Amino acid sequence: MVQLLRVHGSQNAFFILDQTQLINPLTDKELVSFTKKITDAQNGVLGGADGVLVVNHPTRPGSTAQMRVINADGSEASMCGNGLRTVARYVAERDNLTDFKVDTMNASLRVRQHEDLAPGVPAFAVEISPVKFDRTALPFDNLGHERLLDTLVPELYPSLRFSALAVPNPHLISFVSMEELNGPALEELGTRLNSDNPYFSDGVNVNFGHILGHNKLFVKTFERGVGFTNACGTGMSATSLALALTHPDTASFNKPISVYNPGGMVKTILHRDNYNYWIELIGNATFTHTLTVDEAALHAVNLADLRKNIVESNESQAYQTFVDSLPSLSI
Ligand SMILES: N[C@@H](CCC[C@H](N)C(=O)O)C(=O)O
Repeated sequence: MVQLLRVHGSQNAFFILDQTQLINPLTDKELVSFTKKITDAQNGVLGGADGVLVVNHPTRPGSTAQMRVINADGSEASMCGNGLRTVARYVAERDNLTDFKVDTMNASLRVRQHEDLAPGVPAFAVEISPVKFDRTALPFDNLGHERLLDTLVPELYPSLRFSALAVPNPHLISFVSMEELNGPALEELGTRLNSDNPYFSDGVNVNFGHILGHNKLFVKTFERGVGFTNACGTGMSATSLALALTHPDTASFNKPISVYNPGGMVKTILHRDNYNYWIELIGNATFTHTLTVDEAALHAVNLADLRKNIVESNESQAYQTFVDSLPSLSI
């Protein structure tokens, strides 16, 4: 029998599939079909999820595991910050480690156990890097700019200023008023730039940031391959760095930034080493359910079998208590 976990980081929900425990790991084609079915909000398992995090043997020397990120629509992303925290906890508990590296598509990233966010809310700190700004790294095209940093881009949306960062998955960021945060622009932009469009050929995660105070902001994200999520870890990290670069009076390097989101709150810490930026993302790594299933049911994507043996943890309640303790932001 094989165990799958349902997990979340700031209520950005995933299933973790550890392929190292399988006799025959799922092929890429099987992973796509498995992910689309299990994450489906109507017909999937446990109300679906935003994606599947696949744990494999490490691919680079010095790392303990590899994480692959399959979005709900079956596309593969180069990184997932909220997901990496949960994979870090999974591998830490599996291998009895507290500080190690996980291979992602473009980089081997340091992860480490952090003190709990609250009673019963385990937390991990993960490295978000490399950070790039150039047009080809995202990529974007036909906008008449090589970089976007608080730039007016009427082709995207009149009146909003945009920054574009790859961390290394692509993020478009705009700092907006409360009205704009809750208005139609985020969904309109996210939908348009993740459909066939002349600007972002690979799609892009779109983040609206609302500045709440010094080192304090709210971020809402429309994710590529998913749609609206409760939170996006790489999005909150990229938005924190964009804040410090474009509104330097409101954010500091090397000090925790509180990033509130519809699913809770995380901390980011911005670092600059020579000319390279990297970000530390600190937040919950919550395991809500364990699913035990026969390996054949994974290959067949037999959802009925996946629903048969599910054990719920008490971590959802502990996380809710943590969320209830956060200041009310009237957003
Ligand atoms: N939720 C993630 C990001 C997942 C990948 C994203 N949808 C993409 O396609 O780049 C996070 O927490 O960073």
